[in-house]
Amino acid sequence: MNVGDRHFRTIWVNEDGWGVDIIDQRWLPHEFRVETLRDVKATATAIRDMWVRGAPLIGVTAAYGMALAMRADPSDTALDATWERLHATRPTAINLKWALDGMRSFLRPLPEAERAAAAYRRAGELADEDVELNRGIGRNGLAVIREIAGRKKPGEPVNILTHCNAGWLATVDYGTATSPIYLAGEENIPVHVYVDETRPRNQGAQLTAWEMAGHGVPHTLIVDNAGGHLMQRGAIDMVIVGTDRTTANGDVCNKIGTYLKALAAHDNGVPFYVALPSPTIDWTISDGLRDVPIEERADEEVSLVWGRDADGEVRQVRISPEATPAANPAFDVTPARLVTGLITERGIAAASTDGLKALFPEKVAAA
Ligand SMILES: CSC[C@H]1O[C@H](OP(=O)(O)O)[C@H](O)[C@@H]1O
Repeated sequence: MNVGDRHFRTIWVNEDGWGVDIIDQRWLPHEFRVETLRDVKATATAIRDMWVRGAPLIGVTAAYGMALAMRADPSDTALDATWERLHATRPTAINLKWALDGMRSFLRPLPEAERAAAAYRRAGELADEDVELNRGIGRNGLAVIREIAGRKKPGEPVNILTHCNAGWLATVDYGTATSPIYLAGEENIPVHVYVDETRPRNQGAQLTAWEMAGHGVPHTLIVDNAGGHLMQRGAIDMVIVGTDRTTANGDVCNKIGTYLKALAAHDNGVPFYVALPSPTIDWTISDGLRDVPIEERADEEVSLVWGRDADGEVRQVRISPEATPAANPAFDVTPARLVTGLITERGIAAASTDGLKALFPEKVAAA
């Protein structure tokens, strides 16, 4: 999307033709930094330490990591070692395994001499496909926003709450949860977005707010715990979030805190939508609470917080006693019963096995 007057994707091949450039999201919104990944080690670090993050972007980054690996050593041994090394970086987003499996299956039959060029080509195709999937999600989600707008007074905005960052920064471009919001702006449908700060890493405050500001979308930053209060007072017309892994029956794993938003939405009759491209669906499981691995991240992410000080320095500060331990589950699971609809590139599915089967019969048959 646009950064100032320039269009950016979140990941692209460097002008040298082989390095992989990424936006290092750790420094946003204070600094816009581009880093070049030149080997698998750097790619693993970028994913694990969340220089890049968001399920679809993690998958595409891993695909380019495979290309970097094949450029250095196109052997089967390197292919398998790269799969293992990148797969171990983060356990929850299924897009990581989906991309690694796809790249390895694609590359394995090829002669070693052809693997590097083919890997870069395939990674580029996955990046382009992600953009198209997100545009499709945008068109299908726009119908929901348009319908709500039709019930409001002229000029009154559709008030949308979103959690974490499922924006263009979480994908190659356009985002998932934000794609309908951006399209609504292009259609001059008035929207206003309540942005959950999303502790502990504040992807909402640092990334979604930056995206909204950058695209002139009216928005208000709120603490995570304010969402239920706003829903009780009729201030929220719909919730739309992303997901890192959705099960074949519609259970939704997403950033920690999503489940609480879904409970509040259900209690207040607020529609709760999940925007997702089909690579984020894990067709092999049907019990999110039991089967989705929840990433436990470092407790420092809870005890320390990043920000810019009065001197303009970006630094971390401690917010809790040194002696206080912290727990940091990075995701939770929202049961399908709390989900109004799954907004995919093919349409809006009920959060159920039948709902997903109706849109993706071939995926269910293959599982
Ligand atoms: C479009 S997927 C975005 C999804 O990924 C985020 O997790 P993280 O920032 O830890 O990679 C969050 O769960 C978002 O909803």
